Amino acid sequence: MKICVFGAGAIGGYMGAKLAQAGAEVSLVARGPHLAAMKARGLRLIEEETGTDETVPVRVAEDAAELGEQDYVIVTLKAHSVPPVVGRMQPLIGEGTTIVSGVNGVPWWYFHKIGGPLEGTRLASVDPGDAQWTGFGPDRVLGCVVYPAAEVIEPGVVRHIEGNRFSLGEPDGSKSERATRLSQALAAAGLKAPVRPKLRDEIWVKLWGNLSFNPISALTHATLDVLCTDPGTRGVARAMMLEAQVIAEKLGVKFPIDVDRRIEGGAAVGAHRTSMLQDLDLGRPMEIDALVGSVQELGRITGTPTPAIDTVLALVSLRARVAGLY
Ligand SMILES: NC(=O)C1=CN([C@@H]2O[C@H](COP(=O)(O)OP(=O)(O)OC[C@H]3O[C@@H](n4cnc5c(N)ncnc54)[C@H](OP(=O)(O)O)[C@@H]3O)[C@@H](O)[C@H]2O)C=CC1
Ligand SMILES: CC(C)(CO)C(=O)C(=O)O
Repeated sequence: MKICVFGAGAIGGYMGAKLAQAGAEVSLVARGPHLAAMKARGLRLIEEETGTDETVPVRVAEDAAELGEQDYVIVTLKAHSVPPVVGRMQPLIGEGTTIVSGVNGVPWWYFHKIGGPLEGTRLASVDPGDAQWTGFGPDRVLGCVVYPAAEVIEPGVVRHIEGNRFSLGEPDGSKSERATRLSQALAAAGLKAPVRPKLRDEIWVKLWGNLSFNPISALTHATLDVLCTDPGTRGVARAMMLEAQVIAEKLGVKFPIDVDRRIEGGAAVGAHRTSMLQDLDLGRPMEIDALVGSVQELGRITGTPTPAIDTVLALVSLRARVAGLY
């Protein structure tokens, strides 16, 4: 079974290293100094939870054409990096290839096989010009919610902080053979990869946090524990999450917890600088469209007012534009 991880940075590097350690036939697509370091020395994975530090030989490439057709292509790019590289990914894709979308935010395939009047709706915020819808085709897609926290601390070195769950789910909720096979391969690599019948419910619980905590942290430079307990920012996060809840429930989502519990979960993470704040600090493009703009777009599609989301989106977009990152 051939697996390619496309965009093997923090999350893809972690997943790729675990698969390689378990003997899977895995290759990684990366670029720049990180690619060069992995080529020269292998991928060093430091796992904080277990205290392990191992350098894993990995097959890496910049050009997908070197790797050929795959059974699974696991996309672990930042959301905005995917549409421009759909063309370059084509050599990896054959008739039986499954594309696993391991990207935060509302996925571009959200309305595929959802049923009802919105079936097949495309999302311009995450898939401008329908690049993924037409270039991959939604039938190839297996959804994935990424829970681990990891970072590239220097080229060729991934630090895994915590978590090992990659929930998988078919857009139609079925327990397909392709989902089961990948789940087994990830489990053999020591990762948790349950196949979920209602992945969209999980997407929204994760998104609740990313939608609100990430832009608020980028605007205030506060860590999660602070922004989730400060009465003012907690109120802003709560308002955004309640708007998102109305949208999601109109789309058939059932939340297993309420917003206050989700915010308490964020606070419990501690003095974490969200990925959007890290991107701003490091001068990297920010995932604003996938995490915030996409929910605003869903608000428009479902006829739901989103005043709090609109306000924070306007502020964080301008903050990012002023920094040249959006
Ligand atoms: N890191 C985390 O803890 C978590 C991340 N996520 C989500 O997972 C996804 C991936 O995030 P993360 O791993 O942090 O991101 P990273 O930026 O660490 O990884 C993406 C990698 O893809 C590379 N890349 C970008 N474009 C190309 C290209 N055209 N060809 C080859 N390589 C390319 C990047 O290189 P370069 O650096 O040069 O741009 C980078 O190494 C995001 O959606 C994120 O929100 C979800 C949960 C936690
Ligand atoms: C904020 C957090 C921890 C979850 O909402 C996250 O996923 C991020 O930093 O991007």
